[in-house]
Amino acid sequence: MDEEVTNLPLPEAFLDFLNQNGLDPSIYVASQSTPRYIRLKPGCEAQLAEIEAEIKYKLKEVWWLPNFYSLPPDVQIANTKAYQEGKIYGIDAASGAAVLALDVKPGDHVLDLCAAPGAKLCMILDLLGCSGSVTGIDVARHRLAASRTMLQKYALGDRCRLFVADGTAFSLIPLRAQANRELCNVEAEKDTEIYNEWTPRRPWKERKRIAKARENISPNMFSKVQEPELIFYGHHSGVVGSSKRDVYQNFSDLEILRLGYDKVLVDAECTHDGSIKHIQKFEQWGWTTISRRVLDAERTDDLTVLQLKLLTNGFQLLKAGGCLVYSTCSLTIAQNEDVIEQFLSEHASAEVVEIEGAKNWPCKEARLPKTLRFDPLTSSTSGLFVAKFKKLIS
Ligand SMILES: C[S@@+](CC[C@H](N)C(=O)[O-])C[C@H]1O[C@@H](n2cnc3c(N)ncnc32)[C@H](O)[C@@H]1O
Repeated sequence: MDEEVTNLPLPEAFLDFLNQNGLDPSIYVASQSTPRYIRLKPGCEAQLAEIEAEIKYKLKEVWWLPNFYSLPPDVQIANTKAYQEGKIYGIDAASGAAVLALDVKPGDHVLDLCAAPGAKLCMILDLLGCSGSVTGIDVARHRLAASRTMLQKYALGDRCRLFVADGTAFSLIPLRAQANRELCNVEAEKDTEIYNEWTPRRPWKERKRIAKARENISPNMFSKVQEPELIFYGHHSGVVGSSKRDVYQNFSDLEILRLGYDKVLVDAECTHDGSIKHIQKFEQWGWTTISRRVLDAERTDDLTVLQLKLLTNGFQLLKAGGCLVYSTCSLTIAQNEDVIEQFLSEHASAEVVEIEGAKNWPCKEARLPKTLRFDPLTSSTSGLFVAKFKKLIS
């Protein structure tokens, strides 16, 4: 290690991890000064000056990412009116790029397989317009509940449904027709098997069923959730007016090719080594826990198995001709290129495709052609790997 590297304020365990994974620690040199980013909700452009006056800082437009602005890492936004009213939300620019890579179009049915805490979910919903739907999945109930709060705060939940579920086994496809029809619910209200408007207060029968299902969930994130638990749905998500049988219906592989999701995001669980802000949190939690909870080789092996399973299942739920974006905030080859190579060797109908617009992004091509790597040094963003796949029509 050269002198510059040893002077980095990074814990020894993290430097060892980078070394073992062939990552150059110098990409983290600028991480302390990496700006933070906000996304301005479309339609709130006129309030930019007001927001700037509140935070006492002139926001810098991110030239390569619409509606994104950067600000110094120490400027606080949580107390601003704009934040509290849901006009701005914090999301890293590289995460914004991963969502843009999905190329969400009005009318798309989108699956976000690892959705919590929900920054990318919010942006997907923002881009969707007033047709189509978004299904958000996460295995961690408390994290997905936080996403639900976020959707409500930003008034973005109308076309969204959220399931606590294991993304490696989730098998429900979008409620295509239902999400696009105008609802007439008079008859439906009489029938207890039909979903009425979502309310946080669940009927007794349903609460009992949920509690029973929860008994089967172990706190281990790799475990299988028995039945996806619907914890939120918006008025136009397709759920209101549908029966439980409609929502939980399973389809054959052939039917999924026709009726599956148009777009899938697999923002997989990882070691978070690209997110130096996450790594630095261990300064408070204690550096000793970082080795066990993040950097342990055995855990990394488990994660790569999980990542491959998530990617495989996300791809399975895609309709023919649909696209999937795989991203991780790890920069290791094991959690990105190796997972992708393994996946491609098992799926002849998957093709890695060019990400439109990415030529203007401040990232580098990763080891596999057409895949991208944002690193803090060259991109001034948090670290992120992004790859896009198309499901070929067989
Ligand atoms: C990198 S975070 C996702 C961040 C999120 N996309 C966002 O933009 O806010 C990974 C998420 O995957 C979830 N996760 C881990 N194992 C999972 C599984 N088997 N199925 C679904 N989600 C899982 C974690 O609970 C975590 O919330």
